[in-house]
Amino acid sequence: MSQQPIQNFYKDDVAICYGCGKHNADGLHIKTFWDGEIGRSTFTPRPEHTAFPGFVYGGLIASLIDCHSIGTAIAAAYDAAGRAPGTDPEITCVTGNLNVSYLKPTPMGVELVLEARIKEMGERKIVVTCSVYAQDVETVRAETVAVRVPSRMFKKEAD
Ligand SMILES: CCCCCCCCCCCCCC(=O)SCCNC(=O)CCNC(=O)[C@H](O)C(C)(C)COP(=O)(O)OP(=O)(O)OC[C@H]1O[C@@H](n2cnc3c(N)ncnc32)[C@H](O)[C@@H]1OP(=O)(O)O
Repeated sequence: MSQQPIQNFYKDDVAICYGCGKHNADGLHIKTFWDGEIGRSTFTPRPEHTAFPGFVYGGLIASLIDCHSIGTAIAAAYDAAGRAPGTDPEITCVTGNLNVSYLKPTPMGVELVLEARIKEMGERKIVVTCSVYAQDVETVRAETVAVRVPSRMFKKEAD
């Protein structure tokens, strides 16, 4: 298991994502730990993340899956290239597609565990599956298409 989340290696000037950017003070700070096979993340929803009494808002869960799956894709792509995360040339991905199945209501008040796996590793397209568990019960399952993009895509026109 990696000691540091992949998000720690995102360059400072792009690490402002609402879901996973370490420099977004109001963000969720999602962290992905990759062990070479599975990307793992945990998150405990706060009261403002409620959908209806006692259950987690599905949009929040989709956000967790989104950034965790992109983080897993990036970590796995560094692995596949035989390089340490954060080394140049930088590997960056965006979400092309996110497909979420809510299998059961997800309870508030417990830590959620996310496990993501690589289903397909292509030159540009990386398909990631992800399950969300609450107290060992799988409540949500998703598939994400991560698309590799040049890191300049993250720079503003004026930069
Ligand atoms: C250290 C690392 C630092 C990193 C910093 C990271 C910060 C992270 C921030 C975290 C961010 C968190 C996450 C966020 O919030 S990311 C923000 C939300 N996402 C976006 O805004 C993305 C907007 N879309 C685009 O920019 C383009 O449409 C993309 C780049 C996605 C594709 O562009 P383009 O159309 O030019 O690509 P292509 O035609 O060459 O196709 C390439 C391959 O991809 C496949 N495909 C394409 N689209 C889709 C689709 N919709 N479904 C399924 N598959 C799709 C396609 O079949 C082909 O596959 P194959 O034929 O090769 O098999």
